[in-house]
Amino acid sequence: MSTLRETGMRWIEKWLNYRPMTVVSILMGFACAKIVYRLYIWPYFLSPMRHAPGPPLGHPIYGQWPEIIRNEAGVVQREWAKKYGPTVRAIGPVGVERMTFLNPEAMHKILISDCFDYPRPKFMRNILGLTAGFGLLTNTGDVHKQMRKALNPAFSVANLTAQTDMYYEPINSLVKILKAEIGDQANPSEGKIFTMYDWLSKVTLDIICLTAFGYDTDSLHNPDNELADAYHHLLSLQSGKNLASLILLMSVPGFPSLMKTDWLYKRRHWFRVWRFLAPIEILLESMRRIKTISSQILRERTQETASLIAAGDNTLRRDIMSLLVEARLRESKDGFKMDDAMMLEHFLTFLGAGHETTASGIAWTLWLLAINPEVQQKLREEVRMHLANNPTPDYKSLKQMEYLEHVVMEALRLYPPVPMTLRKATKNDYIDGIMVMKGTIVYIPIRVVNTYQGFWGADAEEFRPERWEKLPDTIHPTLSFMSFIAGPHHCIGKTMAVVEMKAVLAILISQFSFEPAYPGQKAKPTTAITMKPEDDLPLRVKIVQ
Ligand code: HEM
Repeated sequence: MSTLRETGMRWIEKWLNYRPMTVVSILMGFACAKIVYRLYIWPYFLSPMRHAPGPPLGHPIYGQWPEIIRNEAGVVQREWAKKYGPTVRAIGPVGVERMTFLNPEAMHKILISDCFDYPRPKFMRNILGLTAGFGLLTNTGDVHKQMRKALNPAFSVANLTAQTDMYYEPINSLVKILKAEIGDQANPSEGKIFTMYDWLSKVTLDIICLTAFGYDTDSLHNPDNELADAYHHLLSLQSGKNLASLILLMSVPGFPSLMKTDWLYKRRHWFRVWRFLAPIEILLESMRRIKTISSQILRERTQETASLIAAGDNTLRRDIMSLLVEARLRESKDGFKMDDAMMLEHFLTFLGAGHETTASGIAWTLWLLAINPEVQQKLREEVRMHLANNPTPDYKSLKQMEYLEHVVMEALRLYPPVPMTLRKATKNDYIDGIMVMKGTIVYIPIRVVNTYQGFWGADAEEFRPERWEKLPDTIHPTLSFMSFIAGPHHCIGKTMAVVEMKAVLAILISQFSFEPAYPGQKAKPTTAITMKPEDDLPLRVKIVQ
C-alpha cells in the first residue's frame, strides 16, 4: 500500500517538476492541431465553399500565391475565370480562402448594397495607410461617408475645369525636354529611346502637386527636388516580393502600430540585417521625408489662405488643399471639420493614389499606341485638328475629342493601373448562391472583369477603341468596367485622372510618334498594388512634322 502511495507521490512530484515543459507541449500540440485543421481539414473537408469551382488547392502553406505573384497581375485569375466560370474559389497563404465573383449581382452586393459588410481587409488598410495616408483609403462606414462629403466638392467638374490650365506647364516642359534630347542625336530623324514611365511619373507628380497642393515640384527640371526624390525611392520598392514581405510583417499583431512610432524610425537600420526586410528602411525614411514636406506645405497654405480671407481678397488658389483650408477657415454650415493631422493624411492619399496610377495609365496607353500604329495615326489626326485652334484644351474641349476618350477608356480597360483590390467578409453570407464564411477574402478582379469574354465578347483581350462607340448589351453600365471600381469607395479622382491622361496624351501624340524600342518587345506589368511597367517602358520617340 505504502509503495503504491510512494509511487503516486513520485509521479506527482515528477509532473510538478516538469510542468512548464508539459504546458509548452500542450500548447504546441494545440497549435499544431490548429495548423493541421486550417491547412488540411477545413479547406478540403469542412468549408461550405469547398464545392465552389476553382483550381486545385495548391501548396499547403502558400496556396496559389507563388503562381499568382510569378505572373502578370490578373492573368492567372483570368485563366481561372475562362476555365471555371464567373465564380472561383482559390486558397491564399496559410489556408485563407479567397472567393472571386464576376457577376454584376455579386459585385453589386459586395461593393454597393452591402459594402459595409465587406471592408478592405485590415492588413491592406495598414499597408495603404502607411504609404498613402490614413484617410479615405483606410476608413469605412460613417467616418468614410463624412470624409467623402467634405472632399467631394474639391473633385467636382467645376473645380476640375478651373484647374485644367495648370496641367500644361509640366506637359509642355516634357515636350521641350524630349525635343531637345532628340535634337541632340547624331540622326534626329531616327528619334531616341526614352524610358517613358520615368518621364510620365515626373509629369504626373508635378501636376498632382500643383493641382492638389499648389506646390511646384518641377521634378522634370529638378530631379533632386526633395518630394520627387522621396517618391522616387518609395516607388522603386514596388514589386510582388516586397509587397509579400510587407503583407507578412503587417499581419504580425502590433507591428502596424509599431511602424508608426518614432522608436522604430530611429532603429530603422535594424531592417538591414535581413535582406528581405531591407526595403522597410527605405519605406520608413521616404515616408518621413514626404510627411515633413507635406506639413510644411500645409502650414504655408493655411497662413496664405487665412491672410487672403482676412484681407477680403477673393483671388484664392484653386488647388485642393487651399479649397479645404478655405472651407475650414470659413467653417461651412454643414459642420465641416478637419484638423491638421487629418489634412495631412489626405495630402498623402492624393499623392499616393493620384500620381503613380495616372502615370501608369498614360504609359500603358502609349504602349498600346506604339504597337497599334494605325490607331496612333487616327488619334493624331483628331487631336491635331482640335489643338490647331486651342493648344491648351480645357475640360470641355478635351471631352469633345471622342476618339481620344475611346483610346483612354480602352487602355484603362486592358491595363488598369490598379489591377485588383480586396475585401473581407465580416459575416457569414450568401453570394451568388454560395455560403461565404466570415473572414473570407473577396478578390475584386478588376482586370479580369474588364476583359471577361462573357461581358466584352470574343475580342475582349484585344485593343479596339472603336468598341466604345457602341458597347454590347452584355455590358453592365457600372460593373463591367471596373478600373475605378464602383460604389461608395469608387475612385474619387476618376474624372481628374481621365482629364489629365487626355491632356498629356493629346499634346504628346500631336508632337511625337511612339514605337517599340526593340523588336519583340513585350509589356512587363508589375504584380504589386498598382500595375506599372517593370522596365519603365522604353519606347522609341520621334518628332512628327
Ligand atoms: C488612372 C488613374 C487612377 C486609377 C486607375 C484609380 C483607381 C482607383 C481604384 C480602383 C480605387 C479603389 C480601390 C479600392 O477600393 O480598394 C481608387 C480609390 C481611390 N482613388 Fe483612385 N485611381 C486613379 C487616380 C486617382 C487620382 C488622380 C486621385 C486623386 C487625386 C485618386 C484618389 C483616390 C482615392 C482618394 C481613393 C479612395 C476612395 C475611397 O475609398 O473613398 N485616384 N482609385
